[in-house]
Amino acid sequence: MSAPDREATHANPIDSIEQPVDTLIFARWVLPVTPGCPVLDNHAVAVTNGTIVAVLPADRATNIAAGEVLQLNHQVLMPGLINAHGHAAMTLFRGMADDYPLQTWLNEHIWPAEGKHVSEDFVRDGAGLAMAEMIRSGTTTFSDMYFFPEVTAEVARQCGMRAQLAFPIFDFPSAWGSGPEDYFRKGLALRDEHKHSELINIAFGPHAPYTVGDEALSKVVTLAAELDAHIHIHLHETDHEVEEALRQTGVRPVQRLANLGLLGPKTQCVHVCSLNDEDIETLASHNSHVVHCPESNLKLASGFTPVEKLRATGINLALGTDGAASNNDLDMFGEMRTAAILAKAVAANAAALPDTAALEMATLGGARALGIDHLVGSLEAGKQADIIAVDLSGIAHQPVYTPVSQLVYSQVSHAVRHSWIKGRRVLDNGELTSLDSRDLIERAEHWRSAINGEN
Ligand SMILES: CSC[C@H]1O[C@@H](n2cnc3c(O)ncnc32)[C@H](O)[C@@H]1O
Ligand SMILES: [Zn+2]
Repeated sequence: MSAPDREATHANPIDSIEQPVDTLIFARWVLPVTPGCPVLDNHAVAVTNGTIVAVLPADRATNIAAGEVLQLNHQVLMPGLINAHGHAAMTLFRGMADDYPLQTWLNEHIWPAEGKHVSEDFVRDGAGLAMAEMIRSGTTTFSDMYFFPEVTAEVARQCGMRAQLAFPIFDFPSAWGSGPEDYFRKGLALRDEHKHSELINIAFGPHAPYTVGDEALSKVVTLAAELDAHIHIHLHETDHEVEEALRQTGVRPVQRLANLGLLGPKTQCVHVCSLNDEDIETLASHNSHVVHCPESNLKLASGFTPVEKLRATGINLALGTDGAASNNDLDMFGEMRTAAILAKAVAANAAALPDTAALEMATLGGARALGIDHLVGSLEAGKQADIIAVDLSGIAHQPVYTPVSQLVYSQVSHAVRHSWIKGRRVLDNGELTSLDSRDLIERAEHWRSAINGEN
């Protein structure tokens, strides 16, 4: 963003709000993540019934009657972050199998461990731990693909997080089901159960082109079109994946998915590290979304998503952490930083992914990918109140030329103080309000010792 773009502007000025609002938050800066990425100095956000009713200069908000007023003098208010790809319950495998490449990590470590340990209880405890970590570090919405999604949905409902849960589909059995037919039956029942849910959306989660055959993928295409549902898939994660597909079928996975009709504006393609120009053109022409997971890709030595080239096509980019077993954290501020600095190195261009663009990927880009940008992803009157407050008064954040730079480049996840999801406070001055950290930590230790064969 150029210097003039960073100057304060005034979003939707409102002269008076007649009705009392539920919550009125004054902040040193408001970052609405609207076009041009303005930084609003000394502004306020008014919230009623879980909805933002105004974003306005502080001096015009002082007469508004409110049930609760917060003065956040050194803080920046911004949209809650959207973690567009992960496997929440895999927190319980964090640090269990480090320093392996993807295929070894999955085939020799993770899949055997999942076969032995994944159960409803495992998913309940691991997903709870993940949600605690995500809320504390500023995430308000997450997209998940894991076994027992009905359990993850229940934990998300209890703690008030917004989520897209992509129910898993493989050609082979798992702890959650006996095969594709069983996965579709359970996943569709779950979708039905949540069809009126305000915060939870159920999507199709075919794991990857190398684990799901054409028959099940075609069924995903048919059902997703009928239900107007989203599709979430790992795709072109490594060169090996593409080379193997070429060796076995002569077709690149992106092209195979296009041929099957699986690529479209409701398809979220996760990773896409190994792409040629034709693949990029195919993704762009189908208006599919890319979910970039730079830290997992770096740690598993999977490859480098060509972010600059993808941006040049106008394709929508979202950001995800992937699971804690391959990242090893669920910190979306850290992910923004890695995405921004990695894109520069990959493209040999320091402007390949500027701070404002990384911020947009982690907010509005994620909302677009999940099809919820009419609800969240920016702070605007009429959108739901998914808001976080980050304290920039710490020594490592001085001086603040622009809060966007601090948020993206200076590691602020520990400085997230408050978080609201649809107006409900889920983080209050750094304390979780809907999850019990101590209990989650004890449960994680129980699982570590069970997985290590100690009890
Ligand atoms: C269908 S449940 C999710 C399934 O995916 C596995 N997984 C985790 N991370 C990755 C990754 O980076 N690429 C491919 N598969 C991954 C996870 O262990 C579950 O088995
Ligand atoms: Zn993944």
